[in-house]
Amino acid sequence: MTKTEPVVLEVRAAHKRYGDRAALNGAAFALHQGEWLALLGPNGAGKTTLVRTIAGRLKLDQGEILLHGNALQAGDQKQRAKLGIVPQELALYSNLTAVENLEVFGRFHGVSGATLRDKIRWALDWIALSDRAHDHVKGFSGGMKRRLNIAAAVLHQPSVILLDEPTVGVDPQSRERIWQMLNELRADGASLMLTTHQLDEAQTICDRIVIIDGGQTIAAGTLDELIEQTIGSRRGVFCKVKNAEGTVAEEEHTVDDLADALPGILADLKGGDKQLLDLRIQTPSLQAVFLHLTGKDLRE
Ligand SMILES: Nc1ncnc2c1ncn2[C@@H]1O[C@H](COP(=O)(O)OP(=O)(O)OP(=O)(O)O)[C@@H](O)[C@H]1O
Repeated sequence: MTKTEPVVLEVRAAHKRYGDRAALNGAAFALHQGEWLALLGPNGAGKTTLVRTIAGRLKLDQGEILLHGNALQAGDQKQRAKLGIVPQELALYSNLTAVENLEVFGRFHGVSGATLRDKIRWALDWIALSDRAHDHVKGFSGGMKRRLNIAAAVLHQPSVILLDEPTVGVDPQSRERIWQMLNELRADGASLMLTTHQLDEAQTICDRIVIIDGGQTIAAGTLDELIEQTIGSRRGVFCKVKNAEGTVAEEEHTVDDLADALPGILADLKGGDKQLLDLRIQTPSLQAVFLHLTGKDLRE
């Protein structure tokens, strides 16, 4: 789960145009064995285009995609069987039941017979839908469909899994269940890359983060590395104070070096007529890093 593990999926200098619009303009990243990588970017950054080119649904104009060190060619289904791709839009047959959907997707990925039956049983349990196995998908909630969609993509036990916004539009309970499900795949050794607009989730769940903007990779690293590269040692210090008249206020200080600045802030307070009620130091978030790099907030 570290950068010392072998690279399982690598995209090099990816270029893709739609007419005269460049969707990918040199984007690159490497996913390591057992790693969870979050691909972040503002709307239109090229995330979905990147996932689609890896899935073989779009062809790159220039650049390379390497899976376990081998160049991934368009139409190479044998190689692509090592990939499990969960698209952003639901890809399910609504007039079929959960089991029938899993049968269709399992067979598509080359799973059949007793193995398929076993995998379907496992999948229904994994997505907590065993009791709805023979119900038509059209009657499922958004969260149930999303879980089934994920199961359909990983039934063939791919070693590398790509998920395009796996939790978009689902309720908090289903979202929690989806993260639990993905954690089980991680425990089994799968490597995962996901696109998300949930910065808090990317920050807590993923090992590393790749930020793309305008079709280019503009930063990559752990949260600590990204903070170091952008915000550095700058911190916000918030002092809740009560002044001589008894009113309470919060004073904000932006400091370049905590150790240097903090004693001065405290000394000023002690020397003045204000009483310090509370002190809070803002830990830099991925949100702050993202804003620093792209100038944009991340929205669904
Ligand atoms: N089929 C298409 N035809 C023309 N332009 C497209 C097409 N699909 C995407 N684009 C353009 O390519 C760029 C990248 O789009 P893409 O969907 O890859 O971005 P994204 O990062 O996934 O965005 P979002 O966060 O909104 O899902 C955008 O400018 C988009 O308008």
